[in-house]
Amino acid sequence: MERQLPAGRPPRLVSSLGLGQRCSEVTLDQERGLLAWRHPRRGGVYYVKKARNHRWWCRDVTFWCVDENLCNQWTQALKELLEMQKCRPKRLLVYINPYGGKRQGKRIYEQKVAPLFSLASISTDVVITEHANHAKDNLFEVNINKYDGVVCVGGDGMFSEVMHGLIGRMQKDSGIDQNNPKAPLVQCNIRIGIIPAGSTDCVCYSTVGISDPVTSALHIIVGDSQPLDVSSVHHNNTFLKYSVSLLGYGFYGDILKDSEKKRWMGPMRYDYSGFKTFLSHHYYEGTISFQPAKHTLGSPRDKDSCRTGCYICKESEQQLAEQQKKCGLKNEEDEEEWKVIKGKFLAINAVNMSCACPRSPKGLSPAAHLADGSADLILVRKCSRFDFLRHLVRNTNQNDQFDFSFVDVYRVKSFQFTSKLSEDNGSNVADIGKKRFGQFCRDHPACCCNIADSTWNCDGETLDSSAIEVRVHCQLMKLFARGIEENCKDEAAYSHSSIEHLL
Ligand SMILES: Nc1ncnc2c1ncn2[C@@H]1O[C@H](COP(=O)(O)OP(=O)(O)OP(=O)(O)O)[C@@H](O)[C@H]1O
Ligand SMILES: CCCCCCCCCCCCC/C=C/[C@@H](O)[C@H](CO)NC(=O)CCCCC
Ligand SMILES: [Ca+2]
Repeated sequence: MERQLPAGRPPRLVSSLGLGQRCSEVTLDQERGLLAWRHPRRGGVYYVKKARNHRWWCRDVTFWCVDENLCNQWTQALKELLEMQKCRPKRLLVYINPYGGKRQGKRIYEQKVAPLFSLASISTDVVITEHANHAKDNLFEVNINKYDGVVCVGGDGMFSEVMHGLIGRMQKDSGIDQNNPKAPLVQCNIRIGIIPAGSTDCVCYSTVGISDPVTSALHIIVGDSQPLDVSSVHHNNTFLKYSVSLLGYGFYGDILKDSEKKRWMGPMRYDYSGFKTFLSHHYYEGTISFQPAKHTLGSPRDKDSCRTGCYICKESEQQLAEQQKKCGLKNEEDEEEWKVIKGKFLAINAVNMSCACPRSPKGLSPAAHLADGSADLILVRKCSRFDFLRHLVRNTNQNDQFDFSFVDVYRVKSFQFTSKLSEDNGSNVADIGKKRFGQFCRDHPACCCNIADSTWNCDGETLDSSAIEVRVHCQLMKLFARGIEENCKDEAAYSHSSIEHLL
């Protein structure tokens, strides 16, 4: 695309919007931009073009000008403008999992992402991981202050590794004991960027609205920032893991456990194991206790979902700031009520975010918030296969997945779970097994119940204990993202306001 530069001096750089007014074709956003002039009298800018479904493209526009001096002034003006954008990263540490998803991580980074980082003058140190936990361990050793952010190329598992490395490092440097479930964790201010190259890419999809490497790279370049809630998971005063997306027991735990043996199938393993697990129709007995999240304004049954600039998350941010000011005062949450539910469950899902992904475009809990300091606890009680299927299908379409008598959903700030089996522990497990197996088989000829515990699926990784204690930490970390933007419904608006952000 070619355009003529507007005549006259470029405006002073006090307001980038002034520049936009003079050149009606380009609206410069105060926060954004990169520039590459290619000829003394021809200059070009790269910019973000927003397309449908939250996809961003990188496009360029070339300007020409008869006066070389004027062209230089514009060049200088734009360069200075870009220098002023302090939220943009200049130096990034990149971890690539070459084996995630369809094993395309390295190619995706080299072909789609690295050229954009280079256009935006971002320098990178790239580590191609050689084994699981490579990125996590490395983050405890590197000089992290050198970087403005960490990028992971891979799926939710790879993101989880990087998150554990960064949060763990932060706590270690601040002398916080992660094994103490009540320890006030230190916020991690170094942002993480996710270039999706995994099997589910739920964290990327739920925070950007699409799983697309170019879109994510552009969100990193323009320096977006999205705070994120993180849950800590403990067993007997021992730290197990952090979770940002799904903590699932029963259905999603069983899918994960089965699918780990089928990693060679790639992303298809979840369809195979999903179908198998659905047919097995196992339910699990246990007790779940939780503290309702009274501090947040929303409810899991809200019709509106968390969007860019969400006021519910902003409110939680303010509350957090006030709480941090009062630090040292006694934590009131221990005195708040606990609700206890005993039952037989097909699935127990605790989600810190909607968990939207290509398989479930609105997610397991469409109204969950990214940064409100709460998780949605979804309890799917024992029901028929047909009813469970109806519930599952609603996770993939527009209908309400909570509108069933056997599904309950609560917004919580902490919860605990113990399975019937671990409650019974202390007496001989083999005896319990025999006793319960006999009882189950008489009760249920189809034998859908399971004498063994299920496994917790924690953001795509299995946990070793079924008895866990979970606490949501409001906005513990930040991503290079901005949450999901409201979709522009007006067709014309797509073409008009398209030149929005300069690279
Ligand atoms: N070089 C490596 N070799 C083997 N495993 C690795 C390597 N690098 C990272 N990993 C591990 O691979 C696991 C899975 O990776 P990743 O999340 O990228 O892909 P995925 O499981 O296919 O996608 P998703 O998590 O979205 O379902 C991660 O938990 C990570 O610890
Ligand atoms: C009868 C067929 C069953 C149909 C089920 C349809 C509903 C799909 C909902 C998908 C929800 C994904 C939640 C995200 C979980 C991630 O933290 C985790 C790591 O990537 N992925 C999985 O555990 C992978 C989970 C994959 C589940 C299929
Ligand atoms: Ca939340």
